[in-house]
Amino acid sequence: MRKSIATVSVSGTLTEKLEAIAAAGFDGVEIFENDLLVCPLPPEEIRARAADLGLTIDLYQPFRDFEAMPAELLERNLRRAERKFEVMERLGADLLLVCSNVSPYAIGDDDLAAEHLRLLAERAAAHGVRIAYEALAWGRHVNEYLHAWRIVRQADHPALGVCLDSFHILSRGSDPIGIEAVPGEKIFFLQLADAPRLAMDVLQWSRHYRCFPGQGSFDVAGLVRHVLDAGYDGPLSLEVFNDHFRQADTARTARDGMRSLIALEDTLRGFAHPVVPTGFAFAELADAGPLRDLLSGLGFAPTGSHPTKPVELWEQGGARLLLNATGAEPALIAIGLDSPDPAGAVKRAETLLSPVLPRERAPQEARLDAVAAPDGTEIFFCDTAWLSDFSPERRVPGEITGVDHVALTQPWHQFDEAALFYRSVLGLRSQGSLEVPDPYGMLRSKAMAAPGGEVRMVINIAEVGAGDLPRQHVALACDDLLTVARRLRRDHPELLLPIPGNYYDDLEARHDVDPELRELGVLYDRDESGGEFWHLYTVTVGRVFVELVQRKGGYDGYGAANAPIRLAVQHVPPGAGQATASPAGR
Ligand SMILES: O=C(O)c1ccc(O)c(O)c1
Ligand SMILES: [Mg+2]
Repeated sequence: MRKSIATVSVSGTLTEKLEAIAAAGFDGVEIFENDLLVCPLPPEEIRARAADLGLTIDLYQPFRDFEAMPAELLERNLRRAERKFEVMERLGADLLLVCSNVSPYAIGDDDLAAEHLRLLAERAAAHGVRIAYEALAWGRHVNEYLHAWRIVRQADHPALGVCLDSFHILSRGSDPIGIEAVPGEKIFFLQLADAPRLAMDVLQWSRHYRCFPGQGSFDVAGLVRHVLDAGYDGPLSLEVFNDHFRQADTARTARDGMRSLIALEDTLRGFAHPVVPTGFAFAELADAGPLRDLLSGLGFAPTGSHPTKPVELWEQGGARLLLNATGAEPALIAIGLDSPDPAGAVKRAETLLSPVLPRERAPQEARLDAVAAPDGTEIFFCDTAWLSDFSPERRVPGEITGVDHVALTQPWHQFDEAALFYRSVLGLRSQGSLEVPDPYGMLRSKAMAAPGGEVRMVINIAEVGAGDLPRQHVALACDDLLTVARRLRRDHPELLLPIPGNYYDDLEARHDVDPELRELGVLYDRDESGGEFWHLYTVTVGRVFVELVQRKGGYDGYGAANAPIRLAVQHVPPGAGQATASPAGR
């Protein structure tokens, strides 16, 4: 299907927007009036730019507060419309969006609304323009799509149809099944937006929190299915009002919008995600030295090294970490995911506009392809061949069974992009998001997991208190966390993040927990069905720290209740120098 996007959905000047939209592969645009008003170029020039870029102008919008007005305002509104038709002729646009009236002067009379819209359609037709009438969710008298359709049907003019907007329909909880009652040729336009569920005024929700399909919680694909079943064959057009998108990189947002439409089309075709990763093969850490102390302290040891790259394999029990000596600062730089079909996973990623990263490979080395996650972390799709490059010679016994999850920090304006990436490219499902208080701000966090929890990722927003560095962490799973904690407390107490006694006073008041947790600095959480979670944190080295976790009884979370404690302990005040702790005495 043809793909369009409203210029309001991305940041920049109108010409920057058009360039980025074309570069992302869209076929057309909706020109949002404000973008035109602030543009120094005359409409003819904009028309030519769009044409040069291969973009059609599919819609001009919005035209407000028109229908069902008192007679004296009607005349003025018709004159206003004439001026807009002239602009549209110069722009080469032939479809005008009229949104339902929000004016206090509007009259709640469908006959009058139909009569006025018919008049408008007649005038429009004389200019070769058609009118798409949209019910805003907060329209004064018309705020339901079926109400807009009844008025359009009554007006009965070939140049008048409806514009359906997934946000207005789904935000009100209207059933989209009714769309099938609207003849496809009377659906003049379809606008798509998703949104997170928020309990707030619908206008504020719409103007600030819309996002691309797949980034929020609406069933946008389900709605589109009804529109297609009704016989609509116009473009799928993204229309997103979002404060973050308005500030983010134009090209990136446009590309992200395209990714969301490609994923949406896959869903429409009933194309389930074919290659969901089945586990973590490894986590790769850049390290100039200090991470080795941390890992040795945790019981890891080197078991092999790469034949051509400065990368060592470190193992313990079932966990594999790679230490890459090229990094200046300890950081998490790559994740290897076990994939049932690495080539298929790569192909899928490329379809979703995540190209394979260039990588040097000696002839005898295993083929291993990676794509970049939105924060730059490399995601490798692995079968077992990668391990032979390291020719590990021994096993390192230990309690750690593998990587439980990886937590990455996104720049704040790439949070939605990351959610869509992990969902569409990796097939992970959202487990919900939350806000966690930090002593100097709020951290937004979203957990995503493969259906059986084999791969878990936590994405956080980078914006925390001044002086702090965005942190990443690798959480390692073990079957007997207390044993590991006892050994660490005895042999390497300097590696453990100290937890305030007040936390344990509260924990013991809430739960019957082993008093030893307090001695060991182990945190605890419990879910409603009795699932239990024990975890502890190491100090931060560079940008990374390690978490050790033990799950029991189907616990599916991440100890969110304890996150504020960790953040407070980790926080290094502004001006305290390097915003990291390092193992004592090193
Ligand atoms: O928020 C608005 O006013 C507005 C304008 C035009 C639209 O198509 C829309 O969905 C919302
Ligand atoms: Mg709309």
